Amino acid sequence: MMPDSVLDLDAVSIAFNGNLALDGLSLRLQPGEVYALLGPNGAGKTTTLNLILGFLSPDRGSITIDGIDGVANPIGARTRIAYLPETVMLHPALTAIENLEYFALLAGRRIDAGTARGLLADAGLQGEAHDRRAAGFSKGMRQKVGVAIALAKDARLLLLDEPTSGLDAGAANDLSQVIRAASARGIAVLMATHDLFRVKHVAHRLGILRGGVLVDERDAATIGPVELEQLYLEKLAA
Ligand SMILES: Nc1ncnc2c1ncn2[C@@H]1O[C@H](COP(=O)(O)OP(=O)(O)OP(=O)(O)O)[C@@H](O)[C@H]1O
Repeated sequence: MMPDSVLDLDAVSIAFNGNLALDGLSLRLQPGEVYALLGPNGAGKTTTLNLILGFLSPDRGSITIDGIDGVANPIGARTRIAYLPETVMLHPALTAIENLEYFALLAGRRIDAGTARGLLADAGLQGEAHDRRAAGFSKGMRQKVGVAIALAKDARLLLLDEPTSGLDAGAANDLSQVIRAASARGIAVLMATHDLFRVKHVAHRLGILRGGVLVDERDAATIGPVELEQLYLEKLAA
């Protein structure tokens, strides 16, 4: 493993009932790197996230998170990870500030209200929403609180599952800004998604997973619109 990589999957394989869901997946993310893991249904994206989170154990290969062996020490490794599921669950009766204080505390960090406000602002949540109950929050607002929680727990790796599904254009743009902010703070970001065209603007690298194999990997900055369309038609469209 390179000494400074935040995530290092090396030749990871896992089978369910004799069927390989991942076949020799290797993936390495540096601090601040934003990686979009793309693939059609059943490609193995969620399985990859569950392996990184330590909810599954690989049959072969190694998983290292910020220098910690994720297979031998999943709980230790998880302290370095923040996970944003498709729907970020917040306590509906608590305000944004209170949710942040609460979830930070669960992660072992006690933060005061001033720090909480600063983190919510860094995550892009408007000041007027800080003291509102989370019950009425949109998906985009929930994600911002989720990112603030990641910043509060000083996560080195942010995992996002289908982050753009169900977001309108404005909220998707907000999410891109939030991801850039996390990246600028040195947090590595791994997103599992179908949404090639939206994530292209925010990711540094694009990886295409099919049938548990990483079949293509591109540098997002160098890929033009025609190539992008081709990639979609050849590798992602069913
Ligand atoms: N717990 C499990 N038991 C049995 N098979 C599983 C399990 N989890 C995943 N699989 C299988 O592993 C393969 C990869 O599934 P996975 O959910 O990782 O794909 P995905 O890329 O996340 O798909 P989607 O975009 O639909 O979420 C599929 O064939 C799936 O049926």
